[in-house]
Amino acid sequence: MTDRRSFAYLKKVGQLIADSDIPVYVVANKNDMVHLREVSAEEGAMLARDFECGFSEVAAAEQVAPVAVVFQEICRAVLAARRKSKHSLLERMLGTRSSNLRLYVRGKSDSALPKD
Ligand SMILES: Nc1nc2c(ncn2[C@@H]2O[C@H](COP(=O)(O)OP(=O)(O)OP(=O)(O)O)[C@@H](O)[C@H]2O)c(=O)[nH]1
Repeated sequence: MTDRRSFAYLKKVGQLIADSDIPVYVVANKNDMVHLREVSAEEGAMLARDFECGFSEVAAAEQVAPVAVVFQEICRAVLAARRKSKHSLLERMLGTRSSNLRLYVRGKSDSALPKD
């Protein structure tokens, strides 16, 4: 948030990443240096909305807990992306949407059915 060039770079590179399956999370650092702010929180939040990802402002040099929360959120985003890519792999393999699948579960009564 103290460097507009970093923000412009993120806008450019982030769009390429956001168009892929790679999870994205926007984190603005140096939240404590209010007098050096070059990028507003609104601009950061708006960019995150464009990327459809999370956004946080932290002061890495000052507070540990908010940074830990950001790492947790990033882990969540990675796990969600993995789950999504597993689902789409299954869909590609079966040529159908997995939500439309009917699962066959073998029941007790099946053993009484004739073998042929
Ligand atoms: N006041 C303040 N200083 C910070 C914060 N985070 C990092 N710094 C300081 O910024 C300087 C650069 O930190 P680095 O960890 O080297 O980060 P970098 O990405 O290599 O450098 P930048 O180009 O500044 O982003 C160091 O002097 C850090 O102590 C913060 O949240 N608040």
